[in-house]
Amino acid sequence: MIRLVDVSKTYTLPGGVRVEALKDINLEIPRGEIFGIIGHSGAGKSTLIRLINLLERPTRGEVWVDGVEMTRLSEEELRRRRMKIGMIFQHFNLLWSRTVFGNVAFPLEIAGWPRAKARERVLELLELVGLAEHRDRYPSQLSGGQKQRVGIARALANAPDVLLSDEATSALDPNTTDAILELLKEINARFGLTIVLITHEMSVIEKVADRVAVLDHGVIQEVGEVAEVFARPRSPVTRALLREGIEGGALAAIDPNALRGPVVRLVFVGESANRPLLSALLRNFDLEVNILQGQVRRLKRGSYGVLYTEWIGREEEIARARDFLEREGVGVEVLDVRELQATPREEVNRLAVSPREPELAAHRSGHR
Ligand SMILES: Nc1ncnc2c1ncn2[C@@H]1O[C@H](COP(=O)(O)OP(=O)(O)OP(=O)(O)O)[C@@H](O)[C@H]1O
Repeated sequence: MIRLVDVSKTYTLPGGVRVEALKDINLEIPRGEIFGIIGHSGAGKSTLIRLINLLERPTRGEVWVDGVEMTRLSEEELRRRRMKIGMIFQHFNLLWSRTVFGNVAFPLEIAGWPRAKARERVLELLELVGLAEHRDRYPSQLSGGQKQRVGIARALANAPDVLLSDEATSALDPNTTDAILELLKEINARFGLTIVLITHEMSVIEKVADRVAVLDHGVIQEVGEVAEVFARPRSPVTRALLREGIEGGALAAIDPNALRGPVVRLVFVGESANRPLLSALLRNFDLEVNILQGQVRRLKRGSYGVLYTEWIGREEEIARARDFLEREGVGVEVLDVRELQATPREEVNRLAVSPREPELAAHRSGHR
């Protein structure tokens, strides 16, 4: 459905400074999937999502949507194609002088729908997003969640095949975020719409995504099924994002000074969650295993259990036990205790700030 082939994007700032926002991106997103792209600030997420509808043009590479190479389209063809790619934004981008009805009608007016048919379609969309009774209100009279519902209705007006979500819940409180994510899941299931969303929050990925790509410094660090990436994160940045996000609370509760052995993160998904593997571990290996923290988390597809344990024993025995659990399908990661001491916020800042950031920030202030 969506295919990026060797895509790179370099911005050139006034004065000739070049910023490589994306490097050799290869990505395939099948029809009907909810695909999440996560990364820290400056990773290249916005650039990547805006390449899909060509709001940004790639410096190199190909962007395919539904069998069409987007960069080869004429302006007129591109305008028509874009109608089939809806987009929602962090700050909603509504027209403040138009009512809810007027905002949702806007793309239909541009597409030249006859008035009566457009009216019918708008009412149907307002019903879908739960705003039928607010049709005559202005955006300033709505809550954040309601504004985003208007954004979603507007994005769906021309019955797109793809919905792009640019941090659509980042400005919302947790309950409203959940309601909007539920709505996105419902739309995906009902219309088979492909949804690509960018976020810096693992909790968003956890709740809605089928698959996820982790982006860092313009490079895809890993991509896979959400459960698989959470169980066996391969890149340091994925581990950092999990620690700062959904697993942060459990980790913060562990006192590193009270530890006698390494902390081992165990993740049970699918089959491995149903077998008594911990008792097998204790029976077969000369180890003392303390459970430090644990939680079961629901994903869009299924759930996963994560246990933080402390292992006390000889190094070879720890290595053998680790092999055993991995063979049984458990995600095993031996944590660096120093990592537990790093406060999430410091970590975010360390990873996000690049040496040229002040210069770029000044330049970027007008780019969106
Ligand atoms: N229009 C632009 N001109 C110059 N540089 C840009 C422009 N847009 C983005 N960049 C730079 O490209 C890199 C990637 O930015 P991008 O906005 O895609 O990242 P992001 O992951 O979406 O970050 P954030 O979450 O902060 O929005 C950054 O270094 C950024 O400063």
